Amino acid sequence: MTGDYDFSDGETFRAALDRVETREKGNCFEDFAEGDELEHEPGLTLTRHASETWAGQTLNHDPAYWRPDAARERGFDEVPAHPDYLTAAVMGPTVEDLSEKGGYFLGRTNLRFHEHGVPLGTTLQVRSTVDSTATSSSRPDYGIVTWQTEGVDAETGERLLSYERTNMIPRRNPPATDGGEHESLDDVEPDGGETMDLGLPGTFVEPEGEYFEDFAAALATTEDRHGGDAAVAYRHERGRTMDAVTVSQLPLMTLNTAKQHHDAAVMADSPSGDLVAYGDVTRSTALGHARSDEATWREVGFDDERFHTFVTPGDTVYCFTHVRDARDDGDRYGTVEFEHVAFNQDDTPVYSGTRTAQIQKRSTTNAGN
Ligand SMILES: C/C(=C\C(=O)O)C(=O)SCCNC(=O)CCNC(=O)[C@H](O)C(C)(C)COP(=O)(O)OP(=O)(O)OC[C@H]1O[C@@H](n2cnc3c(N)ncnc32)[C@H](O)[C@@H]1OP(=O)(O)O
Repeated sequence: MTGDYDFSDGETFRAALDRVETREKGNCFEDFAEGDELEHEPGLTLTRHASETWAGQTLNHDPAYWRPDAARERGFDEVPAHPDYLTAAVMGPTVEDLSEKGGYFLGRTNLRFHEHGVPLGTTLQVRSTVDSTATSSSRPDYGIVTWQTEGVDAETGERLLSYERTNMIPRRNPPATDGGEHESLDDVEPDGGETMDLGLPGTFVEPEGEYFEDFAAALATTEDRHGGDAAVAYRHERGRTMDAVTVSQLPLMTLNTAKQHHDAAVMADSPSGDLVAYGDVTRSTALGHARSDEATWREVGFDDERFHTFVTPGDTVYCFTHVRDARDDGDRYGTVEFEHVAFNQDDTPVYSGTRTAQIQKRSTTNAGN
């Protein structure tokens, strides 16, 4: 006879819950082998609502991503998806296969936009190849996996975005502990950040404006007036406190099912003790602050992105920018290489990465006339 149970009785229910298996989601470290290819089935269709919500909530208030006239002025035929939303939309559908099991997004590099201005309404196909797997020497309960991921236009097959990403992934069968320093992420306090004042230059210079010429002039000053003992670096004023929208809604809108961002009960029993902001939200928020102080033309790519410590709800994300190079290589724009550091209200770095972007020239914009 079946069905003669009262699961609505609390005691009966908890006893049953103790004995049933959990139908698990996601893959463990052992499920990945170098060379494996994965097609991330759900794909995703870029929507105006999600793009505008992402850009609005991360303070990426660039009208080229919602106003047709501003988009045309930027050289786009129609309003495109915001590049940070596109990045997250190529990452979100991978999460169920690659990182839903837990562990942390350690970093990403070689992120390139192959097409500028991907139209809203485009359906993405997303696939990944396992690049490498390694056990973690500091945390035997975890492995470290690196994947190459690309998002293509499902209709045309055109490659839109690609990157290399590294996560810490739980092992199904961790070896018996060797008494090493860390047994699991659960035993580890988040890193409190690093001292950043060693070997600093004598002078910090900031650009006088937001155009390419301002960045190039500031870099020239470091040589001309300061004999090389200077750097172009500054902080941006704006901050954004992480709330339910940024922590949970934005990742879920891109199909990112990592429990870190929406399962508060599981996360209460983890090193962060709380939900953790999705790395792409933290980084996009910092970039929004940086872009508010520059006349961005287009994004080219990102390298050496690292997520140093957790961002939890209530934390505020700020941004610091170091300008490394400026090349005069376009009529309407020049290419600038930035290093951005996102930091929290305690001045602790939470993200760092280099970014290559085209910045408009004052001489070719109405604003400069
Ligand atoms: C889930 C998700 C998205 C998704 O679904 O995907 C997210 O958005 S989640 C939010 C964003 N994320 C975070 O919130 C993480 C914040 N961060 C930390 O909380 C700390 O960073 C740490 C606790 C994880 C580690 O702390 P830490 O122990 O001080 O760090 P490290 O010692 O530097 O690294 C340990 C080992 O990872 C190796 N390692 C590091 N970086 C790289 C890299 N780039 N490539 C290859 N290997 C790397 C390192 O080589 C060492 O290897 P070994 O274990 O073998 O020594």
